[in-house]
Amino acid sequence: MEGAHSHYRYLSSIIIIKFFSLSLLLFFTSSIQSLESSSEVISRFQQYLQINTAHPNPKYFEAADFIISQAKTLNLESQTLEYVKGKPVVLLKWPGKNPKLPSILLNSHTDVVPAEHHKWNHPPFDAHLDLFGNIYARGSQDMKCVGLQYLEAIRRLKNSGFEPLRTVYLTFVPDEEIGGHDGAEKFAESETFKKMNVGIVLDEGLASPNENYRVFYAERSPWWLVIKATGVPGHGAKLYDNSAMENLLKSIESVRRFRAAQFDMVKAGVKAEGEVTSVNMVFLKAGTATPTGFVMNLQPSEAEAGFDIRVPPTADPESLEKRISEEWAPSSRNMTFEFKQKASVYDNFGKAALTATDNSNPWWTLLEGAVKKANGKLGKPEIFPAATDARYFRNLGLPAIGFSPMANTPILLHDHNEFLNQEEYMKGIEIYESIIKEYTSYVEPTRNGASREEL
Ligand SMILES: CSCC[C@H](NC=O)C(=O)O
Ligand SMILES: [Zn+2]
Ligand SMILES: [Zn+2]
Repeated sequence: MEGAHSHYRYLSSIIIIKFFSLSLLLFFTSSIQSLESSSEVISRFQQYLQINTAHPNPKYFEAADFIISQAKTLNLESQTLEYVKGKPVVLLKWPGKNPKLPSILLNSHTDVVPAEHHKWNHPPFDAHLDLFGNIYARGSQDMKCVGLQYLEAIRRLKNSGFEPLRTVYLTFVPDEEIGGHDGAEKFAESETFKKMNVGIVLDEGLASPNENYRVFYAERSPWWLVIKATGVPGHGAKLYDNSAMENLLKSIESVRRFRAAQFDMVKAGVKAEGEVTSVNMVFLKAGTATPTGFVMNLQPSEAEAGFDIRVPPTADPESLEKRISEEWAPSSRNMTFEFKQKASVYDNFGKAALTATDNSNPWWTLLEGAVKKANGKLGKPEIFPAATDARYFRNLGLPAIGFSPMANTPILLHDHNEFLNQEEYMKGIEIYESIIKEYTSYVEPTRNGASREEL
């Protein structure tokens, strides 16, 4: 009896040990597997970052080939649209079960701004991963992260067997950083775009230094202004009125007063960055140059200055135009002006291009819910301070939301040492997985409470 009992104990302890070692093995293999897959995800991101798509000679076709090769592994339909030679727009499609419903467009740009290589701690196209998990590269925040996160989210959804009701389109567009005229603008005007029956567009946002993701419902319009003064030339020692320099300086003083008043409202916390008109002088061109330097005793007959102005959709553009022609470049002071870029504050229907952020816009409510479900937090919706391609879609009257899921990250777009942490990148994929799921499953309710799908 005793022997049988101990034999039983011996057997059961073997079974328990076996069970534990098996589960331990399973635990390790599964965590190794997830480690492996996350390192594959990161290595795909690094590959995209390593393609030098900086202006003025972006390697657009290398980027397009990479995106298309990724799309193939996901069984997505792909086509390359070339509205302007050498500037491919890659369009991918994940067909929904109900192709009649308005589709979802996930947009990202493939180009990046140039980098001053010698001022970076790691070369800007190496995509170096450091010990803290930070990935250093031009485009890591703006916005190659978002483009690939869309694809990785789709990969996860497909692997889980998810089938979308609505169709998802992805666009990888060129030239955003130089205005988007040969990229998103042409695409938004195209027949192809019209046929896609897009209901909502997602585009880029900004990193957030705190735990709340930033989200944007509108953007300021870029006005790039050059003012030019002419005046009486003369000896450098003579005090007289109406020199070009004096005429220009009076304008610069006036611009500075306006700038300070706008900036004060931001500093006082009365207005957010995107709610005021910003003006920054970006160049000054004057003087009589010779191969040995500027002539010092000659007051020049011409002087000019350039300003980057950003006008919020809520501002009155007519009053700003009046200010420019009457105060900043008055012909009475021998001044002229021209715009190098002047995006309208209004959409194609003459209204301010704003995407609603209340329950009148189901896409807003769905985004809020989806981010929450994925354990993310959203900050208060803002006006994007600079320009993005989202404006071309908002101008058509479509809702467009600017969102790049990067929390706890310093804002480094266009800066030296731009980086994104790999964990933030992975978290962003989960956020998009949740958004794409909610968006593609959305069925518009009808008045009697039934869904349109059921009717
Ligand atoms: C005139 S469009 C310029 C677009 C550019 N976009 C991102 O930085 C910007 O300066 O805002
Ligand atoms: Zn960008
Ligand atoms: Zn940019």
